[in-house]
Amino acid sequence: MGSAAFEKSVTGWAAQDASGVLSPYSYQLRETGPEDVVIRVLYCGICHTDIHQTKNHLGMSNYPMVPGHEVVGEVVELGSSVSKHQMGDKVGVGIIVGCCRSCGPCKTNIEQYCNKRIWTYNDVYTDGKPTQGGFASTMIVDQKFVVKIPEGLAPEQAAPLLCAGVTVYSPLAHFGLKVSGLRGGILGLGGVGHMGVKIAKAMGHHVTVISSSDKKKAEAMDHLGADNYLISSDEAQMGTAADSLDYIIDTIPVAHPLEPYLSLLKVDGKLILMGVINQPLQFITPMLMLGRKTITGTFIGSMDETQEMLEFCAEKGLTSTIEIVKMDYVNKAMERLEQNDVRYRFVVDVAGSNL
Ligand SMILES: NC(=O)C1=CN([C@@H]2O[C@H](COP(=O)(O)OP(=O)(O)OC[C@H]3O[C@@H](n4cnc5c(N)ncnc54)[C@H](OP(=O)(O)O)[C@@H]3O)[C@@H](O)[C@H]2O)C=CC1
Ligand SMILES: O=C/C=C/c1ccc(O)c(O)c1
Ligand SMILES: [Zn+2]
Ligand SMILES: [Zn+2]
Repeated sequence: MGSAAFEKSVTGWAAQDASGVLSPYSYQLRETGPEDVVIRVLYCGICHTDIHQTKNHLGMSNYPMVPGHEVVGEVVELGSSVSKHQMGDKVGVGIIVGCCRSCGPCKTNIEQYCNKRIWTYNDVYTDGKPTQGGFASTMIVDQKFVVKIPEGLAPEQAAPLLCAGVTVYSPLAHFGLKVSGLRGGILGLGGVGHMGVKIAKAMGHHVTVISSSDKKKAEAMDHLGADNYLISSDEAQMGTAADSLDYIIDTIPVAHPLEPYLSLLKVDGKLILMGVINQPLQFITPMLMLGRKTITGTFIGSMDETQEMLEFCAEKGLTSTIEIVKMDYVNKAMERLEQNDVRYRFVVDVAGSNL
């Protein structure tokens, strides 16, 4: 299968080593299979995971690596068996593009928990070729892993929803936390965190941002709609808020103590870890036992949840707060993201970047 004559040559921006510096890189996409959708990439968000991966924070990176997993594009070609999408549709792709389809998670439509999941980039596809992400002119993706962008959501606005949005929507839905009136905490106000505030507010929650500084306070309260703002190093503020939260979505991307945050939870409260941290985190067991509290973690959301979240955002009029950049700014953008200097997500205008 797969004649080179049908392969498509594309240009993306790839990291060549753990410096994480991206530069133009040409490669071949597979021949369009019956289930495949060919997507002209319009916009792609920059997630902190792209830094973890390009800089080999997890020790599992392969190069050249074209990152990008908050992809919005336009369908420009359809495989012969594709029924889910049509030419010209605005569509989205997140961080997985394959799964085994036969294990327990796959059969129950939580394919993100399939042990044979195929990552959008830094992985190998079923044809043996490396997968490459959305910082590229074109992607070819199996229709199962392509969602429809609803009418009314602008493509650049939708891009961060494909990872940041569903990453907060999924645990709230799964753990029965979509009900209004809950008191939620968002720890770390970055790309994932800012969508956490917006989505939790749209669900009718009272939302407390817990941040490392006061720099984002005015924006969090006035622009994002948070109800309360705590500075994590301020012991008096943290003490006042003890035992007040039903859940905390923890998006901090580096090792950090858990006990100050466990203290903020009510009885039965949940600390939901999102950050990708390859070091052990510590807590003493009475911090959980004496309040029947839970520490858990989730990974993005299913394809069904991703589509549901997009519909939810369209219905509620939710947008992401973004800074749009061209591809020739991507290295600066990733540097600024790592320095916590973005409000709140960079989105690369891929189609407008003359790759
Ligand atoms: N579980 C999953 O499925 C997913 C996991 N992730 C992971 O979630 C994490 C967050 O991603 P993302 O939102 O894109 O990242 P961002 O860099 O956009 O946001 C992280 C936020 O954490 C806070 N922070 C950053 N550095 C520190 C530090 N040294 N100490 C304390 N707080 C810090 C900052 O908020 P503030 O200024 O308010 O303190 C910052 O804005 C990453 O590890 C990413 O890989 C991302 C998507 C999906
Ligand atoms: O940005 C989305 C990816 C999240 C992620 C979660 C866990 C893990 O080990 C990763 O490599 C990425
Ligand atoms: Zn991500
Ligand atoms: Zn599976």
